[in-house]
Amino acid sequence: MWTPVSRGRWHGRALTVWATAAAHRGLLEPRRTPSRGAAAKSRTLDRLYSSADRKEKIDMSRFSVENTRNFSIIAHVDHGKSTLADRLLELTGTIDKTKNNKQVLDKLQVERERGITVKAQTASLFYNCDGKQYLLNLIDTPGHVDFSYEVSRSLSACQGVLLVVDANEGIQAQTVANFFLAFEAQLSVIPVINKIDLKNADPARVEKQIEKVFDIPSDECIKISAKLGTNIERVLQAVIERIPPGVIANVALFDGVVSKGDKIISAYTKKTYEVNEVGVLNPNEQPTHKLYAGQVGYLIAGMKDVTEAQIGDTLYLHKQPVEPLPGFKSAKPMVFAGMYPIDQSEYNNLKSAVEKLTINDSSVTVHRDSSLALGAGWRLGFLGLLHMEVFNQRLEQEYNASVILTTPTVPYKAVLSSAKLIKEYREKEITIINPAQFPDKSKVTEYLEPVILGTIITPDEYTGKVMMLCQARRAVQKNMMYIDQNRVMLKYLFPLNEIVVDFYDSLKSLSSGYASFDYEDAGYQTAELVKMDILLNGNHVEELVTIVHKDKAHSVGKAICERLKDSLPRQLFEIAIQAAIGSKIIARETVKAYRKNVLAKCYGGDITRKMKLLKRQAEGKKKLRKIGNIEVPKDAFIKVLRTQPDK
Ligand SMILES: Nc1nc2c(ncn2[C@@H]2O[C@H](COP(=O)(O)OP(=O)(O)OP(=O)(O)O)[C@@H](O)[C@H]2O)c(=O)[nH]1
Repeated sequence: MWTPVSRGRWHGRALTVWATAAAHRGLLEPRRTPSRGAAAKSRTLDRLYSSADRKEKIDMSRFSVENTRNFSIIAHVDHGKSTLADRLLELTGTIDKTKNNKQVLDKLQVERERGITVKAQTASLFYNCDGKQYLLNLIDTPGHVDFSYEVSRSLSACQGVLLVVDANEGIQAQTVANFFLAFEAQLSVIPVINKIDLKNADPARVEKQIEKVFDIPSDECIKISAKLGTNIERVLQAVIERIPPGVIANVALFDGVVSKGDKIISAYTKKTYEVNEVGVLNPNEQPTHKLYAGQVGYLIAGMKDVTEAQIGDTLYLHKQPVEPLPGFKSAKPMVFAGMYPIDQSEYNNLKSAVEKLTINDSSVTVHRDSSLALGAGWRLGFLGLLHMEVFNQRLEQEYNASVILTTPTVPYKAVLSSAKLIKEYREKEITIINPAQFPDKSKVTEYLEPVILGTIITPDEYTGKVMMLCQARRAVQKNMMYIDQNRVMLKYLFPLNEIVVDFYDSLKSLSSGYASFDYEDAGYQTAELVKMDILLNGNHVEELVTIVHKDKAHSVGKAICERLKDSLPRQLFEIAIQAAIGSKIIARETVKAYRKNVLAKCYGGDITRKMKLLKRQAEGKKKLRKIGNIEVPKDAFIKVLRTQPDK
């Protein structure tokens, strides 16, 4: 049995994946009558078809491993990678050169509207260089941190990346995060400085930043304008010259032997493949007859789709099944939120929409959940806030579903001390994705909260304000460095909970939009967490239970009480809204009684009638109090619980 390795990533296992997937989508299908405008394309494609089969298929066997390059484009949001992809597609004749080629690879409606890439797309380009035909598999990636899982997945199919940096904005936080993903995956990095046509472009400054932060000599930078098409040819040449060819599927052999022609099965997908090549890295790929137990090498097999290439998967010989090796990691949700239909009669429609969408986006985790106020729904796990918003928007746009989304929470952990609970959960350390399941302090040794390592790049005049914001969010500074004369890069360890709601907006507003932020998972740390209850006239409100850090309990409690006060309608009696930790009240607001003027119609001095009316009103109040039932409209819950993705 073998497991893909290399720092947890399985390189390039997907050469055939990308090429085949693209061909199926029709990207590579030859036209029966090529348009005149597509002369370059048809010339390129014509050479690729075997003469017997020229109208039907592209003869992929013409592309040896040496003539194949698999690469991705990575960049900070809006630095122009989709525009560069358009130009590469045009230059290689993959698409016609028209004014309408804008982000051809961004296919989802949400991507076009927000101008961002969410799902990685792919295209195979055919390019003639020095008389040789090359197959260049371009894998477009999302830029935003929430989709870094998708970025890693794309990178695992590549041997190199184009790192696009805006010539005006320079290196931003996502540039740094994406560079290190590529660097860790041991990919060749080609820096591309884009938008040199802009009036304020300063490519020389950006070159220096790249040299300082990434240690890449400035003469390796290619300066382009993706918009105007300047120097695009140089980019393709660099792809051929600087990115190593072919597929490297790094594997570690735990047991047995593997050789070319063997049939293997993936423990994760249960699919069968034939091994096309095995070898060792010396340091380039050196084919061998076999690989034996204890050895590390590479393996090429015909995977058809990227979802088949899972990091940490176990492969075994056909007809010789084994238990999968431990250590398989799938996408890890960082943010959880409750999702409910606005109207319960919509539950089934929403259920089918959520199911369909999660097939397309397998990184969302789904658990059934229900709430007294909001009915049946789900607790969903997302990779980050933007991921959550995009999921919500896709539900609305692609499935016409409107939902209530509750305030996001993060996955806390508790190390249990209570033997009874350990028996119940069958483990000592439990993950809490729903605040209602938070175990009492007397039953745990410690609580843990997820932390992230945040990178902030800001013009130096905002450094003081940014540092204050970070401190207020319980962050611990890890590093600070000037990346050029007036830009500072700060590294902070943040509790994830402190950035999930409005950190990014606060950072943007205090830096007039100039600071950029990105983060990576940094595990868990011990935290003094408490469970905060919200009470309405002494009654617990199950929906509003919150897990909060001890130091933040007062401010969070106060904020929830204030929001409730604003959204609860006045009733015939006073309502005490309280935030409590155990039996200790930490915040309170009061909704005054709505005093019906029952005497308004009593003219004159009929005191007995006055008394009768006042008594009836008091009884009315008593009745509501007695049943202890404050009528809280659903809207009030929604206002308190919901985040505003559509702010
Ligand atoms: N002036 C100028 N503008 C450019 C250039 N390249 C891209 N742009 C513009 O920059 C904006 C962002 O470009 P995109 O290609 O969508 O950026 P992206 O990096 O793919 O964005 P995400 O998918 O959101 O990560 C668009 O308005 C482009 O027209 C360039 O070379 N010069």
